[in-house]
Amino acid sequence: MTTDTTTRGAAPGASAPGEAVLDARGVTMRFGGLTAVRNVDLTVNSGEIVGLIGPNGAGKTTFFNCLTGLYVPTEGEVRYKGAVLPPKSFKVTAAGIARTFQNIRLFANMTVLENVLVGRHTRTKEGLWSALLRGPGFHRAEAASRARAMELLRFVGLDGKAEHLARNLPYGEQRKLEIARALASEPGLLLLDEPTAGMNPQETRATEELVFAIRDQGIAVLVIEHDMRFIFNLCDRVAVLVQGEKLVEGDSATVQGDERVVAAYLGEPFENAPGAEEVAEVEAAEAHADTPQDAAPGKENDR
Ligand SMILES: Nc1ncnc2c1ncn2[C@@H]1O[C@H](COP(=O)(O)OP(=O)(O)OP(=O)(O)O)[C@@H](O)[C@H]1O
Repeated sequence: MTTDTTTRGAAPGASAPGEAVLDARGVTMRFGGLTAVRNVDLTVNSGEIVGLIGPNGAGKTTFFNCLTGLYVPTEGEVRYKGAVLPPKSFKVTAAGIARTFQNIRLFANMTVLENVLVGRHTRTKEGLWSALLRGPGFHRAEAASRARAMELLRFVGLDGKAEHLARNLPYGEQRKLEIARALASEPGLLLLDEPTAGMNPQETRATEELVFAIRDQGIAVLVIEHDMRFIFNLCDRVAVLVQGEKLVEGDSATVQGDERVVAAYLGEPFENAPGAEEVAEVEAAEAHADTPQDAAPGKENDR
C-alpha cells in the first residue's frame, strides 16, 4: 500500500467523533409508477465505514443519487451534519459530500494532477477577476491548490504519475484517481459506488487499505459494493436494500447470519442451489453409494 503516513492527520472536512454526518430519513424515490427506493432511513456517523449492499436493481445507486443532489427524493429528507442538503449536486459537494461513480468519470485528456485540481474548485475562493488578472493572490491560491493536489496524489500512490494523461493510467489507478479527485473537495463524507468493480484481488486489497486510511483521517465513508468479502472486511455497519427497501442493517456478522439476506442476496448467485432437504437427500444418497453394494440382491450385474 502506498499511502503516505505524513498525510494521515485529520482531513479538513473531518468531524468530531460520534457525530452524525449523514442522516437520511424516509427517503423515497419514484420514477413514474416504479418506486426505486422506498422509505429508507440511514445514518453514517463520524469515523464509520458503512456498506450498502443489495441485488442488482435494488435501488443502491438511486439512493446515492438522492444523497448527492442528482435526484430530489420524492419523499424524505437528507441531512449532512444537521443541515438539510440543497437539491443541487455542486452545492452538496460544497457542503461536504463527495462521491465516485460506478462508471469511471475522469477527464480522460487531462493530466492526473489536473483532474485532482478540478476536484478542488469548490474549495478555491479565487473568483473570475482574480483568475483573469492573475495577481499575487491568484498565484498563491494556485500554488496552495497544486500542493494539496500533490499531497492527495501521494496519499493514493499516484504522485509519480502527476503529469500522465488520465486515460493512460491502468484501470485500478484510474479508480484511485477518482478517489483523489473526490477527496480534493475536502469532504466530511465520501460516497464510493462500486470502487473495486473490475479490480484484481491485489487492487481490491489496496483499495480496502486506502478506504481505512481515509476513515482514519476523520472522513466518514458510505460504500456500495458487490464484492462481499471487501464489504464485510471493511465496514462497521452494513445496510441491505432489496427492491428499494432496507431489509436489514447491522454489523457484518449480523448481516451475514441473517437468513433473509442469505435468501435475498447472498444466496442469489446460487439461486438454483438445492435447499437443505435436497442437500440432506444427496448426502444420504452419497453415503449410501459409498457403502459396499455388492451384497445387494439383484445388483451384481449392474456394474
Ligand atoms: N432514471 C431512472 N428512471 C427510471 N428508472 C430508474 C432510473 N434509475 C434507476 N431506475 C430503476 O430503479 C431501480 C433501481 O436501480 P438502481 O440503479 O438504483 O439499482 P442498483 O441497486 O444500484 O443496481 P446495480 O447493483 O445493478 O447498480 C431499477 O429498477 C432501475 O431500472
